[in-house]
Amino acid sequence: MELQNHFYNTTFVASLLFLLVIFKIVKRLSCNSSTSNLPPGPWTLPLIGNIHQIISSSLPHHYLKNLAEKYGPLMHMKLGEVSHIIVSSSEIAKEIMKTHDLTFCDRPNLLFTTILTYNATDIAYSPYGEHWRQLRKICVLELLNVKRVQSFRSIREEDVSDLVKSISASEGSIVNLTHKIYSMISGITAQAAFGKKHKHHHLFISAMEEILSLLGGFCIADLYPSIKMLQRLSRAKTKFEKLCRETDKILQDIIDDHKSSDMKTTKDEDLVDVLLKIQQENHHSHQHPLSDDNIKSIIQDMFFAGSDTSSGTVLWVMSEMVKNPKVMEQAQAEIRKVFDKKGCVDETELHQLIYLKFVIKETLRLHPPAPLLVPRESREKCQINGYDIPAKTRVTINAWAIGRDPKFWVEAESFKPERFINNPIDFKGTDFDYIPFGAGRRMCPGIAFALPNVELTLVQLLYHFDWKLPNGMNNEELDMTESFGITAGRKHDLCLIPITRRL
Ligand code: HEM
Repeated sequence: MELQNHFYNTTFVASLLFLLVIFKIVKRLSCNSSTSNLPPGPWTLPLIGNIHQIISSSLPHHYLKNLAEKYGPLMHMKLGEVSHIIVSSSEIAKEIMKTHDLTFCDRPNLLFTTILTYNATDIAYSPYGEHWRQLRKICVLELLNVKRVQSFRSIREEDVSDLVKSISASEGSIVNLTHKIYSMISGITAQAAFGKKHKHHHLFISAMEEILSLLGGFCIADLYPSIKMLQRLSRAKTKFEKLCRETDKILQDIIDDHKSSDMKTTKDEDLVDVLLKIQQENHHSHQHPLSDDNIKSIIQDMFFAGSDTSSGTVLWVMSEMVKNPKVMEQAQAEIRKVFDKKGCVDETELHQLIYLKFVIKETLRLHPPAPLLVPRESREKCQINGYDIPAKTRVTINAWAIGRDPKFWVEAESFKPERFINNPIDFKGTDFDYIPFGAGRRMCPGIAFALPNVELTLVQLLYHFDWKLPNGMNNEELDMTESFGITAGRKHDLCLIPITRRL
């Protein structure tokens, strides 16, 4: 009897909760539908909106590009209770990231990123405001400027040389470039951030990888923010929180080690040293204080924003060159001419590699590592192209579709680095037809940090080795499928056979 009562009670509470959820959703949906002048978009189902369509697409940027061909470059979709607009042309991207940049420079409050970023107090996910401005200033002026990046040159050169040695040791056999490149680039980032290899180096990097894979997943709680219960019920959240606690402990250890060691000379300062110095200065001058949690969140940003994107770029460049052997030959000829004369490979001559820069640009056009950029959110209501965009609308900019827009790009789907000859278009955020690093106030501040990693790695891979596919595969057979996640890397590892051409 007692058991039966318990069963009835549980069923009653569950039904009540269910009704409450339905009531809340219907209420929210009816409030939102008061805006009738929204941009066009696909039909929506009650309660779930367009979730079923997005979920069934394996690569959202592909699906959204196709949808935009039907509904236009400014499209409205409803995912759960949240309004989204999807931008797929350079004209509308310019409206969002230039004309109305201030309206659209917030980031949405998402469950996992909020946990990861110490309650959205990092650079990439903090809301627009004084805190973000201060961190962004530190990032641009102190951490990622050309001089600071230059100071990490010996780390890059050493790590890339080690990569060459380990590839040489596998001469003639299959090398998994995906593993090698990712671990090298996260290793470079770790050393720039923390200095010498920390005892928990590998643990930290593998926890970061796991966090990244969870971040790339679909989180239903983010689509019904008014139903807090969904956040509490998320099982992935518990796992995610545990991982974040682990990385927090490692990062705090690193900070404490730095605090207890003697102040370093400017020459071998790492990013944690720089941030601790700013923490002390701000403490004395009563400027915007920088807490240990702020420092940890900034360092994490460098990993999340920098490692997958840069290694993914190297891997796509290599893949495109394998598919287009003439391009690889031309890039190798340029690199070998410059460095044969010099006698060794280092960073000093990177500026001479004009063709290689075109190859990288063309790769970023076809394979922007963040194809939908990082989501934004409107801070107030606004009109774009004659349509009403309510406050708190999430904004997705399909940089991948914009880079393949046949209205701007001739033979848009073909890999043709030559298109950049005598073409001043650049990824610095002023040409909205080409925005792999975004644009406006929230544009990527890490270009100066990313490029030497990408360029030096490619130079070494192409100077020392020729490359062929395993198992007698033809070049055009290389699979170019993308993975679904926070970045669009290769779905399958890039495995190639190196043939040494220069020792
Ligand atoms: C090929 C390499 C990279 C690509 C393609 C890339 C791309 C992007 C994109 C598309 C955004 C969002 C921009 C927007 O919302 O308009 C972004 C933001 C950001 N990136 Fe990068 N990134 C790269 C490397 C890096 C590196 C190496 C770092 C740092 C070490 C970095 C740090 C950041 C940060 C901190 C943000 C957030 C900026 C903010 O919200 O204010 N990125 N990146």
